[in-house]
Amino acid sequence: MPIVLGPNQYGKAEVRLVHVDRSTPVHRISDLNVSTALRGDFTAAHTRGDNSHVLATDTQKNVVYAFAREGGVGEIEQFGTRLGRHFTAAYDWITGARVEIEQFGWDRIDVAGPAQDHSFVRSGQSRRTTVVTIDADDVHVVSGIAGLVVLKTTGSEFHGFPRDRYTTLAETSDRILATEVTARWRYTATDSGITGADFARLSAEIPRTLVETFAGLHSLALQQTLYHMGEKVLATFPEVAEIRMSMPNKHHFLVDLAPFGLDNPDSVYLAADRPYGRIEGTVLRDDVPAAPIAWDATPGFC
Ligand SMILES: O=c1[nH]c(=O)c2[nH]c(=O)[nH]c2[nH]1
Repeated sequence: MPIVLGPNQYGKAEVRLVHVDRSTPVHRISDLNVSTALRGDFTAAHTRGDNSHVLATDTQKNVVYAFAREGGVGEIEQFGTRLGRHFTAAYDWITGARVEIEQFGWDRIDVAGPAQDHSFVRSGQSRRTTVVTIDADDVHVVSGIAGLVVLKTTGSEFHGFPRDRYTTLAETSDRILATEVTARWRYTATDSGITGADFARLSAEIPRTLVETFAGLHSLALQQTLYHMGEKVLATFPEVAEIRMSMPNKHHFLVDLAPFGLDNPDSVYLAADRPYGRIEGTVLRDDVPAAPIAWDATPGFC
């Protein structure tokens, strides 16, 4: 029968892990959502129900918790690499692993006394992410940010687009521009060079660069804003090989107040939640080899 098993992977999705480092009176927490997936020779399990190669997803979940206990968590890129390397070293038929981690941030509560050492408030809406892909001896790290909501009240235009019989949108030379940035960037030298301290620094500096570019660029389209945000990241951080972004255009429509005898000089808006434009793109160095496997099973980007 000319039917065969194609690409496949399996693992435990969304293992919620909170690790508390109590090694000093100033406690530190890591709040993670970890998803593991294994790749390799699992044909017999799919075709015959032979589970002799199947490292149970329950076991994968236990490894996540045990590794947090044994080595701590540290930077999510390093934790993901430790987990992925463990799985691929465990059995010779496991040749690849994908470990996806999202991290929820907590800020210390700024209160007098010792309570600040162990009291936290969830920080913002955005989440730090990473996807570590192990493929035999290769390690790829794609880190990112999700839920980064930004808005500017001026400095955004949109005009010059083709008009046909279906076009109703008015041209504008001043509008609100708002989006929720999901960005993922692939690090170049993943196994060599980039330290935990680098990952920590870059995880803060790259989002800062993204939002500063959003703010600073006088935008003629969200597409232009996306490209320049990516270009600035690549120009600033040699550690980054490519960056992919997905940015919904969170439309703000002026409300017609004429029925109430009121004008509306760009002051009262309806924040629509759908439909929304969705602008997606990749900005990359044309002298760095592509690594399509680093993006396998990471949806939402073109
Ligand atoms: O920045 C924009 N890009 C578009 O492609 C688009 N299309 C649209 O209706 N409004 C906008 N705005």
